[in-house]
Amino acid sequence: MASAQLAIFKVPDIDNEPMRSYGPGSAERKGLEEVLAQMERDSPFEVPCIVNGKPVKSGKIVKQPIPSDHARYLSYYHEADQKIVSDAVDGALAAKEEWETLPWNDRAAIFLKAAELASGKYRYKLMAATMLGQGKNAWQAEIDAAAELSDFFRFGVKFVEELYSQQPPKNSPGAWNRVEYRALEGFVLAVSPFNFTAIGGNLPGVPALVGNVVLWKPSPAATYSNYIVYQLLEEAGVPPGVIQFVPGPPAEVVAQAISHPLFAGLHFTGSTAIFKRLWKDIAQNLDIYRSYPRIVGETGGKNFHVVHSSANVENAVFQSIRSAFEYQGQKCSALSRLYVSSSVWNTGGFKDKLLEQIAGIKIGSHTKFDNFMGPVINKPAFDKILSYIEKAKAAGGKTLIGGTGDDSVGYFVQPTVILTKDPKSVTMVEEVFGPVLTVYVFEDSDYDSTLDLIDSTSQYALTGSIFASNRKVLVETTNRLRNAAGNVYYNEKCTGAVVGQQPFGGARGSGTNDKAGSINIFYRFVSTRSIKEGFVGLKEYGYPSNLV
Ligand SMILES: NC(=O)c1ccc[n+]([C@@H]2O[C@H](COP(=O)([O-])OP(=O)(O)OC[C@H]3O[C@@H](n4cnc5c(N)ncnc54)[C@H](O)[C@@H]3O)[C@@H](O)[C@H]2O)c1
Ligand SMILES: N[C@@H](CCC=O)C(=O)O
Repeated sequence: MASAQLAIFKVPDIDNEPMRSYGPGSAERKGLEEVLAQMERDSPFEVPCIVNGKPVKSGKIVKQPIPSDHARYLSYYHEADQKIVSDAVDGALAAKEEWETLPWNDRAAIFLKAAELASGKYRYKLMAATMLGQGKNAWQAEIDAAAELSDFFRFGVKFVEELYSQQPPKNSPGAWNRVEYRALEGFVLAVSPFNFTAIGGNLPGVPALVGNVVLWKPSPAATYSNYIVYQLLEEAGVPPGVIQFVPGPPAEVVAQAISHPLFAGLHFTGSTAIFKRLWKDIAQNLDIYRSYPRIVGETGGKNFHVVHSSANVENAVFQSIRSAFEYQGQKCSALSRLYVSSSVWNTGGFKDKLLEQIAGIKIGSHTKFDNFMGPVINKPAFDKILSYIEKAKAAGGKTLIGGTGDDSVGYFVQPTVILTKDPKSVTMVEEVFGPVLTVYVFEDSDYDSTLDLIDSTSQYALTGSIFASNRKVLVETTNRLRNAAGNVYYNEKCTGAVVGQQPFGGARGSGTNDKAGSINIFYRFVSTRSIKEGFVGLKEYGYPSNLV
């Protein structure tokens, strides 16, 4: 059926999803607890692949354990095999024309509805799946699976409206210039990480909003929450085939997808090592592609706080604890290297307050709301984090607090602070992705050279915070660290970017810095076409300069 759009519609005003508190006695705490309890009773859930809107079961089963209680599992999913991936690509390509040519307002309406479903009907279910499967507490699940996911969809619609309205500013007499923002020719592959349910939704959501069809390979450790995201997108009206949900053996599914001639783009979030490998593999395949694939990747971090002698100590301590230990340090933005001036650390009381506060942190499963920390995601992560603590100790680091873990029931690692005298020791340089904070104390008079250290210590450049009350220090530090972080904060922690408020992403080894949660990311998934229409016509081919 032909479609028509008989007006230029304006999308509704949007705002960030208001966060609920989950405080004692609140209706939202009660609502969430009920859904959590129900989900625990009903689990494990079977998760199929979804191809062309239909569930497909390969029979190759993989379990998704509950990290706080690894004897139990939340879901078991069917891994996509070669045929399923091949059918998913064919189905996506078949769905492409109708999706791309659907009037923009209808695509927008689908994603606005998806945001309402995420923040309403599915809110507690998404949160419960994120808490059980990915080990978040209620607040961390709220800011991710409820708020950020809805924000990505709502602001995404706003950004695309803005993008589509960008038109050439000039027309020569008797002509009209337009540009249209075509979807990429082929399909996009979205490969998402375990640590944010919202990122799971955003990686396929961004390309789909601008008319692309997408193969979405979720993280094995986030399968169930990501499956719920898929279901709500379907309920919102994303047509069959437009987003194909293909959990599976990561290397195989991805290798097959990027070997297809119509592979047109990668939307990846995850570790730097995997992203670099995929970039090289794509380069190897270059001759088989119809177009140059767009490669977008947001990856690891080694994020810093630098605390100047003029800083408010109490604020810097609390901000540091939140950013290093909330969600067990498993945010790409998490604080992991802390540079503190010696006057603040010693006489200023930073050290004592930090250790005293960390000693009071409660760790455990989602069942108790007073737990500030939960489990790390799985056994490899648990082992890797503890091995980093051992390496730091072997390199001369002193463990001030924590340093141990217990994986008898769940994968729990104590919040750990390591004091190092070597600013380039292993846990100052490499991404640990766990609750491990390494501290380097510098002489107040060495502030300037410490900035060189911060800038040159790791391959990453994702987030960083400057704590100072002196404006000149803030300005000079920002200038000196221009390329050391894609997101910089003054007197605020280096985690917690909000869609529509702080466009998020880093450069250097941290990614292509295409800024999730902003208009920038949408440019990467469109291929602009210029159209010029002449209204007058020519009466001869020569120019006046050809006349004699
Ligand atoms: N910069 C950001 O915005 C951002 C956001 C979230 C997470 N991260 C980063 O993500 C990492 C944590 O997430 P993770 O543990 O899920 O990352 P990961 O790299 O292990 O996995 C990311 C995705 O890649 C897939 N994958 C793994 N091995 C693969 C292979 N050989 N071939 C193809 N695909 C493969 C995984 O299944 C998953 O879907 C950290 O490094 C963190 O800093 C970055
Ligand atoms: N955008 C989130 C981090 C996402 C990565 O894990 C933050 O700013 O804390």
